[in-house]
Amino acid sequence: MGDLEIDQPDSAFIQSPQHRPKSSIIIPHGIPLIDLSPVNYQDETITTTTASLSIQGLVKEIGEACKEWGFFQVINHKVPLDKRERIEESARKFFGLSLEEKIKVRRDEVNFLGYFEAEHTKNVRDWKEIYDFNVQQPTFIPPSLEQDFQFKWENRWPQNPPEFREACQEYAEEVEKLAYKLMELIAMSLGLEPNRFRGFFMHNTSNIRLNHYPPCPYPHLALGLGRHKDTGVLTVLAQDDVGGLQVKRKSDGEWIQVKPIFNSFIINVGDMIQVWSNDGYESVEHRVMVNSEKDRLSIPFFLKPALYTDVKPLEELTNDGNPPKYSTINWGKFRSARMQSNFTKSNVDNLQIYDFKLSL
Ligand SMILES: O=C(O)CCC(=O)C(=O)O
Ligand SMILES: [Fe+2]
Repeated sequence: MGDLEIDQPDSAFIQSPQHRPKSSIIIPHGIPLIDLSPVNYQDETITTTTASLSIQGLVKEIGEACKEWGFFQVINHKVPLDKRERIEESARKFFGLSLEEKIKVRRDEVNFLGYFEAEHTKNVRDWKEIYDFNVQQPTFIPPSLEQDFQFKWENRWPQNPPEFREACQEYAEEVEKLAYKLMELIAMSLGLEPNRFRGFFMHNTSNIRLNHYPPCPYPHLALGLGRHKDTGVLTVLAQDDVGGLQVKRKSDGEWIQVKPIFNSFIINVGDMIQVWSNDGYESVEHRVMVNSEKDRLSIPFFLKPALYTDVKPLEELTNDGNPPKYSTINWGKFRSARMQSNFTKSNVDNLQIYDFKLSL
């Protein structure tokens, strides 16, 4: 990252004392590990009538993980390892280029996609550099939102490494399939039809981010990524073998390290599932520690609905005894408001689903 290789702490990166990572290693029970072997990708969708006993067991495990942790890890997911290795290798080559080269595809105020090295989370700079691309191009911007949505969403592909674009697109295709399968299982775990969520993604705004966390000379003061919740629907994250992701345990608020497992994915519930499920499944805070010796690479896929989607608690999951806890959130307007505040460092927090909470 060039300008980050400094010995004196730059105050922009310093977390306030209560948010600094503890130096002690916490290794209690981690997030659940779930084996997806029972899932058959040949079926277009799992049907409730044909769901085998093993699928039913899986659905139960996923439901419990979503409720207790908001996070779980999956193995035997059928995303081809070679596709994953190819995007990881391309990402490493890209981040290894000079800053001058990388900023040729830098994010700006109009188009948020591409390279960025100065992201702030809750007003503290993250010790990382990123590259973002959208999975579906062109992004469908409905006429009703053209006024609000003053952004362009066009992927900016770097010239180097030459295989970068293809590696990204091929990986996106595979990981997207996994995300939809997981949404079927999550729907079933909520007692819904497996394809209940499918319609929200025809014109999806899903994106993939490449996160590169360089070694940091003061890992006790800074974070690779500050505490946050993912705003989308579901996140499917590939992390390398370095580790550093921590999840806030719901039972006691303790930060729990997620152990890297070869060829696994970390799955977490985003804010939109929280709203659809009327707080049945909550989006959980997480953050990333850095270390002083090793680089770390992580690749989240963020499943996100179409811009015109109105997200509100699902009728099937609410009743007189459990009335809707949120008013309608238009995803396009929500995104647009958050993107506006994202670029500038401001003293107010981003718009949150909490702002749509109804007082019951
Ligand atoms: O790097 C990680 O492990 C987590 C990344 C993450 O939480 C994010 O990009 O939203
Ligand atoms: Fe995240």
